[in-house]
Amino acid sequence: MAPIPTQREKRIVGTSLKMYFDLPSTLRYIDAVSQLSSAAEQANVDLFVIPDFVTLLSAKGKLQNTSIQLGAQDTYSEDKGAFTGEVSPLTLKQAGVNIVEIGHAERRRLFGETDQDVAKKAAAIVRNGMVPLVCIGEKSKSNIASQAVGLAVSECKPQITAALSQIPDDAEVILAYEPVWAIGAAEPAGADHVVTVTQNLRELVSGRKGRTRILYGGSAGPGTFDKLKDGVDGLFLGRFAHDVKNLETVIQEMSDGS
Ligand SMILES: O=C(CO)COP(=O)(O)O
Repeated sequence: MAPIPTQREKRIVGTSLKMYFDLPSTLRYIDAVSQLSSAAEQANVDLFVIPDFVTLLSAKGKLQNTSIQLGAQDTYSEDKGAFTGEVSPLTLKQAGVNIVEIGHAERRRLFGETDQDVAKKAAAIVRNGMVPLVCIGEKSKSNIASQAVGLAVSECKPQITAALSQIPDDAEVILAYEPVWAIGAAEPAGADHVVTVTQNLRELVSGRKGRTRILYGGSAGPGTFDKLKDGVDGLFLGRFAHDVKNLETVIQEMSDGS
């Protein structure tokens, strides 16, 4: 008997600006992204954008009448208190943020963010009614092709388990699989690798009650999604979304019809 096809999740694409743009450029970028709202709706794709903290409030204003979701690049794990320099998840929620990115490879490498920090932040995000976007990925590319998938999955597994351990089973989560070696590269990781790893990761979370979408990130851009669609629900873009036309192309490539 033919297997019953499982209904797939609504696709989702977004971009983090990291710290690439200054204030005026970020505001111009958000204006341009706001014009893509109806394209995303027509394609039946969720669209999100993650600027820096300083621009969140202005960005919210610009996205007000659109279906585009606003994200933050990080959060602290406590809502209030003597935590100089940190940004509260409660304040993010009040500013109109829907999605909060945590555990990005750059935060882990440059700022020492650990799986335990990520877990506490995930709990804080859910507690404040937002969706954690948990970045996971293996640090280095294995030279032995036959071992690459196994090593990637075993490195990602504790990252996922830690983040999920502190949130209710029915909480929505987005996982962004970003092999660290593919971030800032010329090209994304190979499709076979990404599809096999993400299929394995999906099995790991298949028992969850909460919606759990899996994205790929790492030098993704136009042309990437089609190769990965058997493994992922969408893409998390970096540099190759700086030209908004590329983001528009990716949305079209992810359209339900394609
Ligand atoms: O880190 C990324 C998204 O979070 C990917 O960045 P790049 O696409 O610029 O490699």
